[in-house]
Amino acid sequence: MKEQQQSLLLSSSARFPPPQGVRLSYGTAGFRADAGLLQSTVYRVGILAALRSLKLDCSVIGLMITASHNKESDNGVKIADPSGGMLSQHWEPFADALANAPSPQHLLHLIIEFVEKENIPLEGAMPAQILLGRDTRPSGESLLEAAKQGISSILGAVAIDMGIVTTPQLHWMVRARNKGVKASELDYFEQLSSSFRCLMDLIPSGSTFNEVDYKLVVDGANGVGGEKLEVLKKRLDGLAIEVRNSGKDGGVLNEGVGADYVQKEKVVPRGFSSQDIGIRCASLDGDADRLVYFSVPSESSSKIDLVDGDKMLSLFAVFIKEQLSILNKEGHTDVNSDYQPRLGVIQTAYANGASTDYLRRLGLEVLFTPTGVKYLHEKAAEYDIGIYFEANGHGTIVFSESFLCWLESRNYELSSVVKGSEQQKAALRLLAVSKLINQAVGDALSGLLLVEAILRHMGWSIHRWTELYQDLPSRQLKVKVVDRTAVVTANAETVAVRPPGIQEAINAETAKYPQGRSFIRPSGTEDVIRVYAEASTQEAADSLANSVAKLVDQFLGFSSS
Ligand SMILES: CC(=O)N[C@H]1[C@@H](OP(=O)(O)O)O[C@H](CO)[C@@H](O)[C@@H]1O
Ligand SMILES: [Mg+2]
Repeated sequence: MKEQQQSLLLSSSARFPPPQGVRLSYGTAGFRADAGLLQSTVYRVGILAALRSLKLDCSVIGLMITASHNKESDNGVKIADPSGGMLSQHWEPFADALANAPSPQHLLHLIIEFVEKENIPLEGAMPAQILLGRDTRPSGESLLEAAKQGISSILGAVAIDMGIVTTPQLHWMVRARNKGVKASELDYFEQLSSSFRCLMDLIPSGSTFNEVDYKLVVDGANGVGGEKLEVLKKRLDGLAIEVRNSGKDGGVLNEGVGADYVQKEKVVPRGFSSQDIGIRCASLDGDADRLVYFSVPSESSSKIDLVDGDKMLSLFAVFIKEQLSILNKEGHTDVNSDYQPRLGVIQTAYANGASTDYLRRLGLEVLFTPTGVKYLHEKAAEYDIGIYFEANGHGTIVFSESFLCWLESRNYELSSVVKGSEQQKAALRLLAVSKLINQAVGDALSGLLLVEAILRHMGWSIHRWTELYQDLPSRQLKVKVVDRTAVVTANAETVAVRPPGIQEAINAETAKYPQGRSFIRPSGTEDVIRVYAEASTQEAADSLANSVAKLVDQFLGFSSS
């Protein structure tokens, strides 16, 4: 490494000393902590992003400053790879080491070592390029400055500030730039609104939709998503969206609002009440990468009917399966094809068992991965069409390039032989879905528009959608233990292989409950063991979860519970 580069790194990192006595970890979704602790971490992630760009032929890399659904005083930072997906897991240990290096000398040493090991061309002809984004947190501005300092401590690296954006917008922009297509925020809105319009124009003429069903009320979590939806909705025809909790009326980010709160507590967020009975409502999280729907069933309580990620996945799967079967219908035209696209549905162990049964009854291939979208996305990408969702509302649909090419040419063929036929419309709908849905990462805004278009297509109210299947009662608990790494899981986290004997004990408990299912795993974002239980009644699910939590205490010892 050149002398000049070394002294630049030493002098700039001296201005960002790491916090004392804190160990940071890249975790499931980047670094997260109280914002006051993060200056040095974000600075160092700036360096990491520049090195990642250099390693990947100076492709554009994303750096997003957000702590999603965490409280407002927290913040965080994560990297988007050139495809728009999460940072390669292979680099996570380096990210951890960088964040925790105790001094500028240690930091420099780590960088020199890593640059050599990974063969990163520091003195190439092209500069590293990093797109920066942040959510609405007040701490974002100064953390963004720290990221810029980190980036400019790698000679020649260029930072492009996209301002306040949702996490999925930044991922989308990174993906678009690397594909060489238009990539501004305006282009993002244009792509979403035009593909939404296209789907709406293709709605069968017989579809009926009730007067009340035209209205959608959205809880913006007092974050960036509400703000962006206010802009996007002006470009949409045929859909009345009212945004509440947009952050303008003094509400606090994620406080009693947002998708995480609604999904976990199953109660109405602030700003919603019994006046909203029967209306279709949706909730975004703090950085707008998660989405859940809900409705208020009665005046007497604040409880809601929740439509979670599993049910969104089911809606998307039903629609796509239907379009594929129209497209492949034989005998209607001369234009046929032997190509059978592979459709895969990916869930985690937290998916409600009723959703998995429902999807399998539809004849779909359902697969499981460990928790965390980095695993789900990777699996989904193995299919022509891969649909994935976590129960908490984070998910998307990914299409293979080869399938999209096939679809384009099939559409072209059909348009010359049977233009305007149902078959051709099915091809056009699938093409529109591939443009509407954010293929880089789960995106609440694009997911919301796809839900709206499909409900309209089916002529379904939120109640009809809720009734696709009945969720099995479930319960989630957290147990604090001395060492959560003592639990080791296998089979997509459904089996605990360590400590020895615990799985047998869980099995014996579970067998006592009709439709019982339970598993444990160490959280990747909190210092706890998570317990999940499902059974035929709420009382049974609660009781099974409590018994399993006790087993965790017995096997692992506890500091408190
Ligand atoms: C049960 C649950 O909801 N777990 C969440 C949570 O991970 P844990 O590893 O369970 O803490 O945060 C992840 C990142 O946001 C998210 O991907 C995941 O679904
Ligand atoms: Mg989020």
